[in-house]
Amino acid sequence: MTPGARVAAAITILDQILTGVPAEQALTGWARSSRFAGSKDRAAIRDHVFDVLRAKRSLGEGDGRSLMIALMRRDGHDLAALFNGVGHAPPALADDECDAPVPLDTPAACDVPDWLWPAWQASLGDKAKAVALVQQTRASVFLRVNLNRASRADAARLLAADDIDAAPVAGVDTALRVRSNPRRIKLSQAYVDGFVELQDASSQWAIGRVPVKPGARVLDYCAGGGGKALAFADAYDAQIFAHDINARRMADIPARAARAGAKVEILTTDALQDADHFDVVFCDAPCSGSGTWRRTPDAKWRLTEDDLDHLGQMQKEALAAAAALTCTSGLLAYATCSVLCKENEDIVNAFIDNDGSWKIVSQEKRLPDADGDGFFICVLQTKKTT
Ligand SMILES: C[S@@+](CC[C@H](N)C(=O)[O-])C[C@H]1O[C@@H](n2cnc3c(N)ncnc32)[C@H](O)[C@@H]1O
Repeated sequence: MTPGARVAAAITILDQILTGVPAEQALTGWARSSRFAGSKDRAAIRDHVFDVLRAKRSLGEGDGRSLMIALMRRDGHDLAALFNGVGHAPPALADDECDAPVPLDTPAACDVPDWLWPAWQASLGDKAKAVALVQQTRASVFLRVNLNRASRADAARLLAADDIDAAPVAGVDTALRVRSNPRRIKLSQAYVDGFVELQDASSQWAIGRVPVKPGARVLDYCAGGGGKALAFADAYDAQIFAHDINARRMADIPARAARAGAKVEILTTDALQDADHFDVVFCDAPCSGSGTWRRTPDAKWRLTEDDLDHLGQMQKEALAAAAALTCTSGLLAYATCSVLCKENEDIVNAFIDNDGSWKIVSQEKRLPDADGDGFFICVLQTKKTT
């Protein structure tokens, strides 16, 4: 496909997304009905679509065509070469499409919804604008090296044999940043043999914030696909358990654990009721994902105030349930991939206010940057232990 034809395809897909079709669904649907497109075409079109979604507001919030014109203009492309009606390229620009963009107020320029801007500012203070601007950019792909299988340097060498360039991330001993060919990872020998797993560097960092003693019983509560459980299993000589209120979300854990050579015991809601208490409970609560909006930009635009309130309720319930599963001398970790205080500090403070037997051991927040997504983690323990 020509560059212009790729732009035309992105316009078609964006118009679908703007009617409410989820981005992944629109991309997959287009790929299925466009067998002529090769993998490089699909990747380039996907990049166009996601670049627009990250910056939909600052690009003018028009239809697919006006958004793509604004993106190509912002990124310094030759509009006449892309929009010329030749072959499958979109038609040439009309006179009114050649107008210079109008200056924007701060929330619009930062691609943050107006309703969210006050909470965004309150949460991030003088970093509010900078963090929002980071979310307009593409995030790197990160790998977690299974140090039981290989050193980080050996894993990087193995990836290089499959033409994947990956470099260490400073401050996170297990993390590699993929610098070339990220789409080949799942076919690479290093991945197939369980030397590496896809996981953001900030999630890996969070695992290191929770001290786990040898032999400890560790529960990944809110386990989803088990990314945290697997990271605990690789990092510590401990008994690892996984639970999610939605059992189907844990379906991939056995295969992932087998690939990593890790043991993770899955606990259904019934099994959890009969289980002994745990030395560590990691509550990776459902959240807005506001620290990961580079990867899921349409989630930013779909989020509503009601959603945030509803998530707050779920977060409170999940934290209280996780606390009830933690043994008296144990550690309770509350984590989200959100940067909003409402989902982090406010939830922890409400929990402590409600149950005076808990105290904070440590609390840290990573903001999204070149080294990973945004992430919040608070480790608590009962006062009874001191
Ligand atoms: C942020 S995701 C977990 C991501 C996962 N830990 C990972 O690393 O891929 C939150 C998960 O919490 C689950 N969940 C929500 N409320 C829950 C509750 N009260 N108890 C257990 N799981 C819950 C959801 O089904 C969802 O899979």
